[in-house]
Amino acid sequence: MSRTRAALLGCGRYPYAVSREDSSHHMRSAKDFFAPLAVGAPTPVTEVPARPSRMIHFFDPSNPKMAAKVPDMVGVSDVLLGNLEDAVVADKKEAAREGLVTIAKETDFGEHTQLWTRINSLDSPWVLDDLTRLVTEVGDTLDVIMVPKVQGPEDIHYIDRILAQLEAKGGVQRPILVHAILETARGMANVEEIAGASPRMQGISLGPADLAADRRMKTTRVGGGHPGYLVRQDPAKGADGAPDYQGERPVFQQDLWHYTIARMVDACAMHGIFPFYGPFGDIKDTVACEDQFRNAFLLGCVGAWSLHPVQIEIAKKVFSPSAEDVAHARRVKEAMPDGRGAVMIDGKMEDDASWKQCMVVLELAERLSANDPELAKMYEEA
Ligand SMILES: CC(=O)SCCNC(=O)CCNC(=O)[C@H](O)C(C)(C)COP(=O)(O)OP(=O)(O)OC[C@H]1O[C@@H](n2cnc3c(N)ncnc32)[C@H](O)[C@@H]1OP(=O)(O)O
Ligand SMILES: O=CC(=O)O
Ligand SMILES: [Mg+2]
Repeated sequence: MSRTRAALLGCGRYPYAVSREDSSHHMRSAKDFFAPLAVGAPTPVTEVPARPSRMIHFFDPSNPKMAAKVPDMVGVSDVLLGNLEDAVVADKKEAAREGLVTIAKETDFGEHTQLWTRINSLDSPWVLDDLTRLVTEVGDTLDVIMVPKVQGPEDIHYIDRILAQLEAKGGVQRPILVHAILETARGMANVEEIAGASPRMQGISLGPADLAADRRMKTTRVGGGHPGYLVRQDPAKGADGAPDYQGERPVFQQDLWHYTIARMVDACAMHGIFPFYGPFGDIKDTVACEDQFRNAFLLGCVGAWSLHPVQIEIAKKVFSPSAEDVAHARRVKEAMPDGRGAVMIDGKMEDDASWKQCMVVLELAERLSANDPELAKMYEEA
């Protein structure tokens, strides 16, 4: 039950709702924002490192077959995420946590692959042990902790403080970053404040499955579109000039997630953190998965989740700029080296603003190809 619903009913684990106004009382002053929250904790970052994160590949550390595949996925996936939350059943929670500790200790993740985890939700009986065990045992190996079902900035403040305490206890040298999943209506309403709640905030993912349930959408899927969510072309005129309601009328399926992703992207961009599309559950529908990922990429997302090895390649393809776009961006840069003025290229006007878009594409291409010789070659030949 969401905090708001619990508050309305006057029952449940949450005896009161924390309003936006209440949450502002917890804000630190600008001067304190980048100070550690516990004595001995590492200093927070002032800028989120822009590491390639085109796919966040989920594995269940309690599943021996999946766990065994992790070492071979280093260098293949930008991010490997040991999932402890949904999809791991209650009696496997401890095995998953311990499995992840072992994997973190025994695997060399190299320079290019990050290790993340998704902890259990803040109202679960497992989360405190997830944090305590992981941060004190393998805190220096963990790059990012993904927090599910974030409702508001107060959830991030809670995690922020406890991470600082545990980092200090475990002697962790660099701050562990935090990634929120946007999967409740209340979290959605608070997305801007969540994005700016802590210097640890690395990014936000759309969680379409839980969000759909929490919003009481009438879908039964994990992400992606729905054939019922459509617009229909107006009827053509019949012989008598009146609309022919019986005639053929093409329909166009719409993107259920457009508003949510666009708002999440703005919140993230505003706070200098990274937006991600989340899961696409129809593993066999690689075509629609690619479409959904590309919509997110075009709107500003830097990556998506991969639930099955087949989705890693899709994300790599989609979230790396195309050779064509890189070639075009280079032409614009050559024509306007300092990004000022207006020129015509292939019949189209380019100016300061399209130059800036081209810089986004070129910077991303450069960053990605620094880790990926194949991509570097593709861009070189573009
Ligand atoms: C809404 C949300 O919260 S989404 C996030 C939570 N959900 C998840 O994390 C799900 C993660 N993925 C999975 O559990 C699985 O991929 C499933 C259940 C979707 C499909 O699993 P399977 O039916 O076993 O898939 P499939 O038979 O195609 O697997 C082929 C091989 O890839 C392996 N594999 C499947 N998924 C993964 C994965 N995520 N990571 C590593 N290996 C995997 C399988 O173990 C199998 O190995 P094998 O060839 O040695 O037998
Ligand atoms: O956790 C992800 C979701 O879609 O729910
Ligand atoms: Mg979820």
